Amino acid sequence: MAPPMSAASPFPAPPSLPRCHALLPCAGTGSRAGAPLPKQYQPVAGRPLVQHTLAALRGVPRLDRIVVVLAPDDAHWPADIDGVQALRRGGATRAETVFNGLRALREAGVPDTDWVLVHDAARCLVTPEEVTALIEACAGDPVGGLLALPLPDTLKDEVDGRVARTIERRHKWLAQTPQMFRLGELLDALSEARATGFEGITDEASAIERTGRRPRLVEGRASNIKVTYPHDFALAEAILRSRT
Ligand SMILES: Nc1ccn([C@@H]2O[C@H](COP(=O)(O)OP(=O)(O)OP(=O)(O)O)[C@@H](O)[C@H]2O)c(=O)n1
Ligand SMILES: C[C@](O)(CO)[C@H](O)COP(=O)(O)O
Repeated sequence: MAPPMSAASPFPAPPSLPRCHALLPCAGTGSRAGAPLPKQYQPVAGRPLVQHTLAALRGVPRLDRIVVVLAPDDAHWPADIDGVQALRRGGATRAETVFNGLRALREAGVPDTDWVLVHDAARCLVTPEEVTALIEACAGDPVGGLLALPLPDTLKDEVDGRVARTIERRHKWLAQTPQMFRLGELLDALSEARATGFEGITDEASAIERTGRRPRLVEGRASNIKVTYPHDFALAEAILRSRT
């Protein structure tokens, strides 16, 4: 049985250090993936995709708790997963799901100064080392930040299926997750964005950017893909099997 929200951590941080909590939006339908189940529950390398994501996060000693936010009518979540708390508070969009999860953390008494690492349930290839690198890079940062990848390819702007121009790729990064911000600052930023239906808020950093702050970019790995399209399952499967 998952511990209650107030349960003591098996890895308590020194009292002077803000703690780190993982929050996983897991309430999507996976419409682009074309799978019979929501993609986070589709079997990959022998178990539901989200179980790989959770296994990676459980390997991060600095994480105080792991919370998943499910759709209210989710019928696929296993009854209990050791050390994981499940909330049935998913929203209509990813941003709304994250907002609801953050509110639940605050209601459970998590201090606004604690760090929250928001991670897509669908990014099942993240590793404990990548998450730890993000925590180490951001724990002393005034804003927080995100894993991201410097753009490796030439970037084209398209009009009507043809190249309109080539875009300068220097200083362009692909945003990944986890994205790590203080609970209070992220909740405030998303509360503001909520007034306009979370328009344009495709990740946590975009909400923080709207408040005038500049999240730190922490270089991740190309393997930390978000399973999105049908062919991504085979890629995820091959990478996961290559690791065991
Ligand atoms: N209302 C939503 C939408 C998405 N997500 C979660 O956000 C992550 C990234 O979103 P995305 O890849 O877009 O997932 P889906 O919305 O499920 O996919 P699609 O857009 O293809 O339907 C996933 O872990 C997904 O479960 C969520 O918790 N709540
Ligand atoms: C948060 C994210 O994974 C960063 O790349 C991405 O923005 C999610 O996008 P989606 O359209 O909700 O899949």
